[in-house]
Amino acid sequence: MVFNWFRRQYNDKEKEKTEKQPETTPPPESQVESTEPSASPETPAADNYLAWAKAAYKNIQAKQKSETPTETSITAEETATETNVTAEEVTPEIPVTETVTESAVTEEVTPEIPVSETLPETVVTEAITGGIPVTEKVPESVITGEIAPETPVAEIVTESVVREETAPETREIETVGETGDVVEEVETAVQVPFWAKDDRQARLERLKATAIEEAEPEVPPAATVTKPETIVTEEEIPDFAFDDGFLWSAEVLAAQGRRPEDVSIEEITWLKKLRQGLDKTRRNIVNQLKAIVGQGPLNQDAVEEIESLLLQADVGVEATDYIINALQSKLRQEVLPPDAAIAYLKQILREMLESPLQKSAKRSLAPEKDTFNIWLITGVNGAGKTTTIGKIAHIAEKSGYKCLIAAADTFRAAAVEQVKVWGQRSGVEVVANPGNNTDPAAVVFDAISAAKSRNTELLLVDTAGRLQNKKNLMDELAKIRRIIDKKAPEATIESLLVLDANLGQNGLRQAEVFAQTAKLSGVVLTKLDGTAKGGVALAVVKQLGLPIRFIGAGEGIEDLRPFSSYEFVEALLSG
Ligand SMILES: Nc1nc2c(ncn2[C@@H]2O[C@H](COP(=O)(O)OP(=O)(O)OP(=O)(O)O)[C@@H](O)[C@H]2O)c(=O)[nH]1
Repeated sequence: MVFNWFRRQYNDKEKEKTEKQPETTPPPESQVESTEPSASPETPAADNYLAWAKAAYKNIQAKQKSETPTETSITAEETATETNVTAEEVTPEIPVTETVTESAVTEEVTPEIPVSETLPETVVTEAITGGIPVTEKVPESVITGEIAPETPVAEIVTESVVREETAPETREIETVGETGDVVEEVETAVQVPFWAKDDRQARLERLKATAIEEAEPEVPPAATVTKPETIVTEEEIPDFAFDDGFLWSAEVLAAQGRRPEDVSIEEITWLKKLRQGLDKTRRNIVNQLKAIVGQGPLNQDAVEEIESLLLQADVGVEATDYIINALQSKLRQEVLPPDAAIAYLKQILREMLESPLQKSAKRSLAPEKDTFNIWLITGVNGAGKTTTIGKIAHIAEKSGYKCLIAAADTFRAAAVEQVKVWGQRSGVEVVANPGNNTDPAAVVFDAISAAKSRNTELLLVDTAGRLQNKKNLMDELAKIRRIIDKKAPEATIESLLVLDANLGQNGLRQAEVFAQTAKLSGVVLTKLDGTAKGGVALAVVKQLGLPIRFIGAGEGIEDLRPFSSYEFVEALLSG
């Protein structure tokens, strides 16, 4: 079962749920207006959060178990049973030398497994229009080096395959041992001369004793067999502890009206990461802000303190003024207890982050299924464009979209190579032209042709972040945009600016330069992990009037997710 990150739901339920809930669920009004979560089943009362979290935990655990190949566990059980049966059947008469260990059987059996059955299929892409080569789609396991090409077949074979193959062999060999040797023993006994009988008897006794002692370790008890399976399962669920992070994430999801059975482990992992990523901003600034706001009516000193804290977090003058005015007018009207004051602050921040969406038809940004979407990714060098493309491609691929990448940052040869690596990691093809001084607009032109011929749903276009000068860069972007508009007038086009959160206000000045040329429609905020400038998100929406569409909080492929104002504010102000 695949989790669709664009729609925040499992794909197999997509149709049913899309009808009911086409966009990411906004936080329920009760959460916005009141500090007391409502007691409806969708938004459990505080007491019920724990029960909700437990149910979600159990569901995730069950999902993970059902996704673990059943073949393995069944085979493991079977193997254990087989072994136990064999153990019972092994009589002391069976000579030790004839008892075959499991590892020995494994070695014998493995080479018989044909390579073609074990190696993952490699899809070799056909050449596409204009002779633009398309990189081969290489399975992730090969790229990441999990399975080196030169890895011997025996190492690629999964445990379950080996076990399946070994079980009958074990039986066969042991049966031979049981029948053949016992018969031989009896025959030999008849032929042994009387003077040798004592010796023979003593030797047999010794063998019997040794057979029992040495045979025992070779009989793996069921626990030994099942334990590695359990460990593997646990390793496959990163951060899956029922800890404070899980409880906090569960509460955030529950408060949005999510059901415990629809929550994915990826969401929990991401929320924990987001909260951790915003740790610095929270510790340095937000905690003090909370303390002041929680004290009740704001006097002049408190206002000045809040102002300076917000500016330190790179919230920007405009957004800071807005927040202070809103807080002051509310706290003048009524005296709010600390919790309610914090809840009101959260509401102000959420409304600010959502404000650009009031003009936009789309609350959340998801590529439209069965249509052609082109997302132009722009930004200065080093902001994280290429990385963002790789991560979005990964989400798109996992969420079931047909995706393609255009490597249109032809200014730097290394940039094309870098985007190809990300294409390989995410399993998405890359259209590139390896020649020198290639016109990026020509690459985009060819990528659009390729995308159309393949019914691609999402074409991600990487662009240069640095040219000889700013004018050249802007001219190039304008040309790419013209080509897209002309060649794919039917496509839904998004132009996303990638901003490094560490740059704070400086990033905004860059954004203004890009805004007009690239006809920006949204922002991707990267590197929120480890910065104290997380407040720049508020400046982005207030100063640029652009919605934040994705946020990045790490360098890994899973470390970028669609933006949710509710989750961002909760992580920013979490206790
Ligand atoms: N910590 C952290 N690092 C990130 C994040 N996103 C990107 N990076 C890192 O930022 C660096 C630059 O990222 P790139 O994707 O190469 O940036 P770019 O904008 O494509 O740069 P050019 O190709 O030079 O134009 C890389 O080392 C990335 O791993 C993030 O969310 N968190």
